[in-house]
Amino acid sequence: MTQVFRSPAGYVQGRNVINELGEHAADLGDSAIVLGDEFVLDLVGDRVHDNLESAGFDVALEEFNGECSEKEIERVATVHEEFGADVIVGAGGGKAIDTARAAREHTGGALVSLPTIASTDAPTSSVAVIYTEDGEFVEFHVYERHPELVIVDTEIVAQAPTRLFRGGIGDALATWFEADAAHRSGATTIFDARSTRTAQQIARLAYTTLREHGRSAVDAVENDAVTDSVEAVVEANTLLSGLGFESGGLAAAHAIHNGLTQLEATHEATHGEKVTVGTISQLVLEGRDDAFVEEVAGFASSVGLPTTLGEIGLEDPDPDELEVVAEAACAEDETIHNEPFPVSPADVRDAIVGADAIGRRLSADGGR
Ligand SMILES: NC(=O)c1ccc[n+]([C@@H]2O[C@H](COP(=O)([O-])OP(=O)(O)OC[C@H]3O[C@@H](n4cnc5c(N)ncnc54)[C@H](O)[C@@H]3O)[C@@H](O)[C@H]2O)c1
Ligand SMILES: [Zn+2]
Repeated sequence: MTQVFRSPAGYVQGRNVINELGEHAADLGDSAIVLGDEFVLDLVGDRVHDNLESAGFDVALEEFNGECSEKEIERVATVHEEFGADVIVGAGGGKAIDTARAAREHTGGALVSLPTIASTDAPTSSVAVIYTEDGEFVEFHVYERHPELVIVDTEIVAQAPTRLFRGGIGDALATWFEADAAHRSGATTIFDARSTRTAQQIARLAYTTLREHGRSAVDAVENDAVTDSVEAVVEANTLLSGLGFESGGLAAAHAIHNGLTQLEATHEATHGEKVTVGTISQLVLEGRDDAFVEEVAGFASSVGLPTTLGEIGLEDPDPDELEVVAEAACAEDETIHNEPFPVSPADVRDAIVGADAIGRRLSADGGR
């Protein structure tokens, strides 16, 4: 069967690379619109503006309203069109980048991702996650094109709240387990094709990088420091996890995350925090041996990620609530069916319960 690997055209990462944006974007055009929310424009707007201008771009900064909704996408596309920009720069978190990506689909031109946090796979992907104006999930859009350029300034990322960095680790921790499950079952990726050996190794490298550098990277980011381990983990969270999920495939962990989002009580937990619970549940579902599950859960806990339902807002879930999660995780088009065996809602419910019990035992033991 056909195998497909796709990716952004360029990726630039390092301390102060925001000052090289114009240089790396030079062949993408000569006018640019920069989309970021009020906080992000305050943080980087002037630097981005001046840098692009000195590289010969006409530049406009546009404030993002905070939600990747159809209405906001259309508004941004109109601003983009009126300005006649060749390039749109999506600056900030996943929502601003997704909105820039969706807007350029209407208008054409190049997309530059400028993440200011290492929290999700959005910077490198071809996917936008669309919400209502009130923040309810609507759908995923998969576009033909990837960003032309991804530029990640690690000094900015290291100064952002550590919880967002930890969330990125949680999201990236799932990548290898999901890509591996999808590969073993012969499932297709979001490109409707089999994955490549390249994508499998990228997903695996995300995992080994986190295991080798995750703890010290979190320690450093807690102190706003950029160490080589921080560079390694930013790359794992952003590039390796981003390429790994798209070209490698998803499986149970993200489906269980999607199920968990059905319960209002989990809404305070970040994407990566819920994905972590999904990952440990996937390992239990797959019947991995105790030592391995405990090792992964112990790592998650050591970087400050949740391993119990209580830590993501579900202190004492009643059986009906877990039923809702399990049913949603097993919806017909969910990636849980990329596991190499049939999965039923009862299996998922009990895997979540089993994973939670392991997490609670480990924290009671303090033996992590
Ligand atoms: N497209 C994809 O492939 C993909 C993948 C995963 C998640 N997502 C989407 O990404 C979104 C979640 O993204 P997110 O977790 O990055 O957050 P977000 O975009 O929801 O919000 C980011 C928040 O962090 C703030 N912020 C940004 N940089 C900061 C900094 N340096 N310091 C302090 N605060 C800063 C922003 O002002 C904003 O309030 C969801 O909509 C999710 O569906 C998309
Ligand atoms: Zn994710």
